Amino acid sequence: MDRYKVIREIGDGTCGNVFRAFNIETNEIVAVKKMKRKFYHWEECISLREVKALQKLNHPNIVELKEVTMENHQLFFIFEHMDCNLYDLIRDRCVPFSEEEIRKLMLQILQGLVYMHNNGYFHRDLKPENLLVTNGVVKIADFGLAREVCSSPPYTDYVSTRWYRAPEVLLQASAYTPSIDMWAVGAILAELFTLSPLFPGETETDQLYKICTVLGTPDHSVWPEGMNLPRSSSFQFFQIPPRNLWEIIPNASLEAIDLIKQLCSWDPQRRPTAEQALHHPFFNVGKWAPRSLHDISYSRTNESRASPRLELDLWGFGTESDGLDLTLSLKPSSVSGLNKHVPEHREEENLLYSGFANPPVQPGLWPLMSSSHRPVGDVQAMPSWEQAYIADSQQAALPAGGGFSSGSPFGLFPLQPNLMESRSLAPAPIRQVNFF
Ligand SMILES: Nc1ncnc2c1ncn2[C@@H]1O[C@H](COP(=O)(O)OP(=O)(O)OP(=O)(O)O)[C@@H](O)[C@H]1O
Repeated sequence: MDRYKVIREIGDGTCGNVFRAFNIETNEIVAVKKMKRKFYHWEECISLREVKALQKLNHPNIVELKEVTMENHQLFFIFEHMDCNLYDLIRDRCVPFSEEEIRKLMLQILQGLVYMHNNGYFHRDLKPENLLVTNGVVKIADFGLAREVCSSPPYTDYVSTRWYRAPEVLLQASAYTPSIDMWAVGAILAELFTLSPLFPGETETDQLYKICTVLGTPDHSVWPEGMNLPRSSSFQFFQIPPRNLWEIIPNASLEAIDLIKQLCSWDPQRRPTAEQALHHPFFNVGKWAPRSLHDISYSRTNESRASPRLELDLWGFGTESDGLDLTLSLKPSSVSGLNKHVPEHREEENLLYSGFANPPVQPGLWPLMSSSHRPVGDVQAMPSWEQAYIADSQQAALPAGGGFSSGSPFGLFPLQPNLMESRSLAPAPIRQVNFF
């Protein structure tokens, strides 16, 4: 360790103290994590999860472990140095991040996760403190709790910081999957918009209560397996209806709200994978380009695609050309009130189809509201993304299951059961009952 000159302490975690240090041989600034516990054998060190995971993972969005050394029973990890973490950024922020800034951050987090999950690891402790940032580049750090996907349950050891802990972990599932990371990503995404945690539970019980106050109390229809988890029967839950996420995250677009909703699904099986999340329309806002019916038809017949392309599914109004060779185009975040006044919008924002001149009234195209067009008064209920885009009369042309490949997290589940139906902002009634 003589090669390193400590500049100052930059982090004090559960497992180690982290220092900013200078490598006098290479003139490089590094981060040195000095583990708090003592080690007596080298085998102990190299079998640590953090070491095992990081020596296999090499990705631009995963912090680089440069070296591991032991001296006087002290173990040191030498990492590439990062300027700050996402928690620092959120804390120091006076004005909210723009959605474009959030999109860039999320894109990188998800890319790191795709790589990690595809390489057989899940993180299990994702939180803003463990997402390091330098000049807008985000890297996932702290693999102290990382687990191999193929390792055998039961997983009974401590997992994740409470606020970002998935409900199946809180309810003591003995086996869980990389979807616990996706829950955390959803909570972090919401926090980037509001600059405060979405589920700030003070105890484990309070954590579940806080989740219920946002998502509503789950039942068999929402999460069948959840009803049988060990802790479910002993918990007293409040029967709480779901809240409208728009009320909680007023500065988020509809796309962002939908992604948060999907990621923070009670049922882990309904959460998108990191790869699927990257295909969510949230990441296409501002990158929209028209597609021809031919493109859409082609992609629909390509059954072998690995992950669902929501973009195509949403815009796929049918597999047949209408004979007019029109291009279907929709810029989701910019469309509002299309069922009433289509011509008011710029051409690129309009949805073109053979009934364009006389948009259908009922059944017809449901309005998709942008964040600047909150639902008021006369808008119709919009139960899902799928229905937001697809007129009833056109749904018949879609494959069974509403036109989405089975297993797709998008379109199969309601966007917000009460998103447009609930027009009153009055607090929901709360009543204590035995739940599960
Ligand atoms: N490579 C790095 N560059 C800059 N800062 C870092 C780096 N690694 C860690 N830190 C800082 O140190 C803090 C603690 O690091 P880390 O999470 O690895 O420790 P830990 O003991 O495992 O923490 P935890 O309590 O989360 O388990 C981080 O939140 C971050 O602020």
